Amino acid sequence: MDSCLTIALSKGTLLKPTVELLEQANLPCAGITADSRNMVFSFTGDPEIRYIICRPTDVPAYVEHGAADLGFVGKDVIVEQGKDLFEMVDLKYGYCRFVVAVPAEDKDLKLQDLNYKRVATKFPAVAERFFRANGLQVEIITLHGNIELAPLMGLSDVIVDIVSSGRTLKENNLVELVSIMDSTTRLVANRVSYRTKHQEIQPLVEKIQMIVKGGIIT
Ligand SMILES: Nc1ncnc2c1ncn2[C@@H]1O[C@H](COP(=O)(O)OP(=O)(O)OP(=O)(O)O)[C@@H](O)[C@H]1O
Ligand SMILES: O=P(O)(O)OC[C@H]1O[C@H](OP(=O)(O)OP(=O)(O)O)[C@H](O)[C@@H]1O
Repeated sequence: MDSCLTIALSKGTLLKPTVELLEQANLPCAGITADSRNMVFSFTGDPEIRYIICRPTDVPAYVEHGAADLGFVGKDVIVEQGKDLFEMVDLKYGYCRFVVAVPAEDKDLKLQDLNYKRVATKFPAVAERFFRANGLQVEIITLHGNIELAPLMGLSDVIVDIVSSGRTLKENNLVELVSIMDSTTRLVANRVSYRTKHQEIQPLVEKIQMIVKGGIIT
């Protein structure tokens, strides 16, 4: 019986560069586009490849529980969730970074001035860890998007969010105070699949490593 590899892809920003990478690795992925409503794409072969299209924040759950053998997901999501995944390759694309940002009029504040402030974020674990590591006590307000709105409306004094071009901060009159960490997309594996499907997974990982090292993907 031929084996099957299930691969979880993040929809949204990361989908296109991920499909480009898979194409370069000669994996079948015809028809996987951002505007498709289809969530499962299967391709016969040895191994049979089945892709599932998930919200980026759901990829770790599919992989940790073995519903997918492999996943493509941002380091930002991995560090926030802390799930038990085998992180195999830094794919280098999907760059962004976690920052602490404040309204422009507060641009001269020092990190220590943020003690007891209210912090809005989609990444409560990252924010909590960062402030605790710096000896600061803050109130974390968890939101699910449009984080930049919180200080504009007086909901928070500070935000912790991901930034790539910096355009969203600028357009909302916010400035970066501190950069917490960088993030890029990672190829992750379910720990059991990595052992039981090693023969199928390892050549794929090696091909992807070669492509990334060759600088073909940016
Ligand atoms: N400027 C950016 N903004 C958001 N995500 C970015 C950015 N740059 C790179 N990324 C990567 O893309 C991932 C999220 O992509 P995107 O925001 O398109 O997802 P989404 O489909 O909107 O997800 P969701 O609906 O779950 O919020 C992040 O986890 C991160 O790894
Ligand atoms: O620095 P930039 O290139 O402007 O990108 C940063 C923006 O992108 C992300 O939001 P996203 O598009 O994921 O939407 P969200 O606010 O709903 O999470 C992030 O939360 C910022 O708002």
